[in-house]
Amino acid sequence: MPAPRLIGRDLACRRGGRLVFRDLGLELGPGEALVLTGPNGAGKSSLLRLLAGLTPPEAGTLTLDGAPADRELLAQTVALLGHETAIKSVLTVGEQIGRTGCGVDAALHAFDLLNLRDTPGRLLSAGQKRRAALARVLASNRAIWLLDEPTLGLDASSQALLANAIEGQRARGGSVVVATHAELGVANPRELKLGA
Ligand SMILES: Nc1ncnc2c1ncn2[C@@H]1O[C@H](COP(=O)(O)OP(=O)(O)OP(=O)(O)O)[C@@H](O)[C@H]1O
Repeated sequence: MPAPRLIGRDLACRRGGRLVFRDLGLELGPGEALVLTGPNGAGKSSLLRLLAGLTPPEAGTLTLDGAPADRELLAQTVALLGHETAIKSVLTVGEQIGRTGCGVDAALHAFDLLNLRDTPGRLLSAGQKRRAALARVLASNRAIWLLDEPTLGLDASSQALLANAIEGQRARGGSVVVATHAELGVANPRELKLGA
């Protein structure tokens, strides 16, 4: 699954009437990890939403292997984990992961969730919910992962599972963009500083 090369040029983003960033460029090829850093409000989440096709850029271009990255193409290519995990309270962990893709057992195993497969979302702790949301991203088999503060609520061993999953995605030729204030423990990430 080599990920298409994602290229953004001269991107600008407006939210709530305010220009959050402008003249932003980025490039992400197969197997690469890009870490978005910067202070609160710098626009990391806004950039992830833009890359997911949820917010159109105010200016600039976004392409995937040279093709315009419209909302539809992005929807087929990326998996987004937002601040909110969007774990449903009535569905079991297995059901919510199984809904989005294949490789459910592998995804449950990767985030140490096999023993929680039949547990409904409402009974999960915050960290367990985040692990379930990450397992859903893994099971989606999307070429590009967009992760917003994925380590929130994760203990040390779960953070190690996340690092492994990110490295697995890269080894398969996928790519990953992560907005974080934490150290991820992945090899040779590229860094894009916002608000600098
Ligand atoms: N739904 C929204 N409507 C209007 N403005 C918004 C909305 N969400 C965020 N903003 C504004 O966009 C700017 C960038 O916010 P964003 O969440 O992208 O920053 P961030 O770098 O991810 O911050 P943090 O580190 O706190 O998560 C902020 O000024 C924020 O107030």
